[in-house]
Amino acid sequence: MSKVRIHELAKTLNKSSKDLIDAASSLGMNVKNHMSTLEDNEVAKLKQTFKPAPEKSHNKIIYDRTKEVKQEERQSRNNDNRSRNQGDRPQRSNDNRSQNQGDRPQRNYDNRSQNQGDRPQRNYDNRSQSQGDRPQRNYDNRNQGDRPQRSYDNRNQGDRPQRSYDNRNQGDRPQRSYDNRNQGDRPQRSYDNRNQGDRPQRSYDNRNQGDRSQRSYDNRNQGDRPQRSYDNRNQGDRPQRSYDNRNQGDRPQRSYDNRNQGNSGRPPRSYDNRGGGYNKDKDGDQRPAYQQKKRTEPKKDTFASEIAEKTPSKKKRTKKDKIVVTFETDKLDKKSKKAKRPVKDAGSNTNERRGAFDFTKKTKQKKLKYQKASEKERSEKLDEILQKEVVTIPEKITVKELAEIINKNPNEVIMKLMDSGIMATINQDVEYDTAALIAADYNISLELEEVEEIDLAEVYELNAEDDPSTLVKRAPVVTVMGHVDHGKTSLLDAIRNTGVAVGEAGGITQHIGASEIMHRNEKIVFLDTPGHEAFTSLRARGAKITDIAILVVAADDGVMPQTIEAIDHSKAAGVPIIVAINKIDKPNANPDRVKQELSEKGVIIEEWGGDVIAVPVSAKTGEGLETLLEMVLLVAEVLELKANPDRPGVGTVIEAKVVKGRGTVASIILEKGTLTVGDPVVAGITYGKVKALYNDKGKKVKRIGPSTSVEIDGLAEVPQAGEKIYVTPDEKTARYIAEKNAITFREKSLNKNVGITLEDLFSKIKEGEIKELNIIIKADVHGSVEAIKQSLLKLSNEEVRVNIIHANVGAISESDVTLASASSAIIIGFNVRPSSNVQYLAEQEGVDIRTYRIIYDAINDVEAAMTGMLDPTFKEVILGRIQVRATFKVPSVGTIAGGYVTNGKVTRNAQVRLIREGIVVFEGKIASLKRFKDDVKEVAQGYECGIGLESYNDLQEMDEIEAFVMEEVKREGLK
Ligand SMILES: Nc1nc2c(ncn2[C@@H]2O[C@H](COP(=O)(O)OP(=O)(O)OP(=O)(O)O)[C@@H](O)[C@H]2O)c(=O)[nH]1
Repeated sequence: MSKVRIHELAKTLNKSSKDLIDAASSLGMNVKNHMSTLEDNEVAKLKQTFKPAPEKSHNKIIYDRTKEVKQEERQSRNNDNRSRNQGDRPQRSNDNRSQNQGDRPQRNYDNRSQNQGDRPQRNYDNRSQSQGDRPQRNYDNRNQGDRPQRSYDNRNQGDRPQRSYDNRNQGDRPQRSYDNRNQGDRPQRSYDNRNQGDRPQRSYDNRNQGDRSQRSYDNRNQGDRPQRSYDNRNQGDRPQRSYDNRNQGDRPQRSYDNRNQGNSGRPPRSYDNRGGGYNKDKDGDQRPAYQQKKRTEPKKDTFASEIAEKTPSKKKRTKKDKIVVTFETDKLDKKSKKAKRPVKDAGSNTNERRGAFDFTKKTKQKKLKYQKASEKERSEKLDEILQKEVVTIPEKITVKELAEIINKNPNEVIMKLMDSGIMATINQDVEYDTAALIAADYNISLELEEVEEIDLAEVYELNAEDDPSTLVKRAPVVTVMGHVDHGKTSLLDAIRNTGVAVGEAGGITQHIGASEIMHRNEKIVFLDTPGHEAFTSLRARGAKITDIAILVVAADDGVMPQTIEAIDHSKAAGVPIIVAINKIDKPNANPDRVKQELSEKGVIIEEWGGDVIAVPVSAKTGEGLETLLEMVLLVAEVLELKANPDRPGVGTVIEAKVVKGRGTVASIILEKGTLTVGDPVVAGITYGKVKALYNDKGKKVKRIGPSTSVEIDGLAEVPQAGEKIYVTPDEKTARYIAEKNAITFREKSLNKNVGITLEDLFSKIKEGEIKELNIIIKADVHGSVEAIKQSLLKLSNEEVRVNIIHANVGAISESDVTLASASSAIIIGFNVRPSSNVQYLAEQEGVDIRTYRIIYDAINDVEAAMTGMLDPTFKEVILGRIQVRATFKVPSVGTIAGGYVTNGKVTRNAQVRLIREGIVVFEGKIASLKRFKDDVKEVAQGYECGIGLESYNDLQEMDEIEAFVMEEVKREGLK
């Protein structure tokens, strides 16, 4: 076996002996110096180690190395000492370094990347820190950011998480070279390495892979990188780990490192000669060459010499500080653009460039991260908002609108509705509840829209606060309340001595009235409130404008349900109660029992230690009435009731009606200010100018002050009871406010869209939607109004209470329809008809107008509807109307009307009713229908015709003939 000496093999391989020694050592061979001999197999191994790696297809990316170079320069200065010491450290130390990197130069690297600041090499750290703008972050950034490290990383990423990899590489790359430099005593190796710059790394691999137990080491680095071998080489006695760390990732740096290594072994000089060093290395000329190069050639060339084989010029260091990094072609394709960009973007100033690289890239990365994060957040937030979002909708919306709200296809919504058992087309309305349920399936909350009511009275300051100095004493407004037949009317009658009770039909008080009395020269205003429970709402309204409530309790009957209700209403209104224990003249009267029962209901009279005054009275005998009035005045005094009489009047409508010869008549109580004949006033949706004022005795007055009850003539429409009435600056304002109120009122009604009909009444009662059946009664005469009212009131049962919200004589007006719409009321007309306009409005508002010619039919229908027994019946369908424009008397035929079909059509076989000023004056059949001289079957809208009625000749101009047919109505939901 021939033996070969180290130096001989070195020559053969064109390597330094030192490199070979290192390599041999790293392969576990027992070599001490250049004279040591090698066995054949050892030679083979070494040769294998130094065998160049096969050429791979590479691309080159040039990137700015200025930063690294600078860094290296600075570090190399510090590292000189360190490197010297480290020179022959066992690999253990390497391990330590890589892990602890306690005090080795390489630690610096780590330190840089990790900020380990406690090393003895503080100087070094300082330097690195003090490197102007190259804080470690930059350093890291640089590596990460702009260097073509990605591709580099890719390579490395064999099996390592890129991050750590990157960190390691990035952090230490420049330092690697630095380390190499530091590795003072290993100049040769580094030198060799330098030369090997371009060498295929495989050979390195081979060497490394030898058989070292540094597997862990290898593993760390490579995965499969050729650099391992490189590392191995270094591992001779160097802290390979750190080295590896450096190498890992960045192959290109290897060459760089190698170069450094060459330099690293050198004293400060090498440091000075940083630039040249590389050149020298390249040339194989170590130190001297290094110096020369350093002087003359900038680093750029140095780097290039390794890779691009260019000689750097010191002056142009910034330009020269470019390194060509090799990449595997396939990977480069993907990365090249990114890799090149930094270089292209880099400015001429190295530091700036670095900074730009560092921060730009990092910022970009961050931006990207943030962008992604923020996009995610945004979408999450959007979802959240959508889920939380509450969309307000009216009572009814179309399927199409609902689909838009929930951003779904209408067909999908229709299907959903079908699933819920609701058949609806795209343009059909769905109820709020249904819509809300559908929307809920898509996590969208729907809320019922509330119509914002603007109080125009407030806007126009019609009810502005008065200065306390303007207030003067005013009379109390007293409401008499109590259970049925406990003697309210009798008591008031006794007080007023007017005998009202005697004139009341059926003995039941039907209206809220007001009257004034004088007691001891002091005025007291009384509201007459009926005790029937059907009038609860009106009673409640009365309580609102009331200062004092007189609670009438029959001494012989005690506290009854409506007594309790009256107490509750008074309490709710904050109105003090004076108890009038009535009928004490009766032998079975038991006032103490009444007191006892009252206390049980929370009304403790003074006698029992409470604060409620109780006065035993007899409406029949008049006993106790004086005391009662005394007490009223006493309580009023305690209340210190005051008002400003010198301001535009403000009152409340107590009752309103149409009176023949007077028109609309409204009973009001003026609460404050003055009301004078001629004043423009507005009350809800109606307005007008006060034509006349009548006091409670029926006498005309010109002016009234606070706490006065009067009747007003002059309002255009009948106002609603309980409506506030204001004196306005002028009629125009009054009209404007009324119109605005009407719009608001109408919108509110539309939104509510309650539209109750007798047909669906029962089902709504059963569903609990209706507990009060509001009815408006209009009739031709007062007697009929009263008769129907009383009959309907008696229909109240446990499930639903009949509530007559308005009852009056006259045609069914728009005001009635509006009120009905707002109150979910049904209009019952007796011998009256709505005009075409009113009918149209009713259809729009969904108001059910029922007209009858027989009272019994009206009562019967309502009763049947309430109990679900409304039989399928015939319902009239209006065909059209003819306006009578002339009348002709034809002998043996009768009176013929020449008319014009204003709307719809009139057919020969239709039924007709003759309407005069809204009142039905005849109902019957058509006797003849002609166009010119020809009999016709029908006449359409816009045509004239001649029409005669069977058995009726009293046709007059401007009469209206309404044609209708009776059609059978199928009632769903009933029975
Ligand atoms: N003995 C006696 N009878 C009275 C007295 N007050 C009222 N009555 C009688 O009680 C009955 C009912 O009297 P009203 O005054 O109509 O009672 P109300 O509370 O007004 O009744 P509604 O209007 O139906 O609520 C009448 O027959 C009165 O004559 C009284 O003080 N003594």
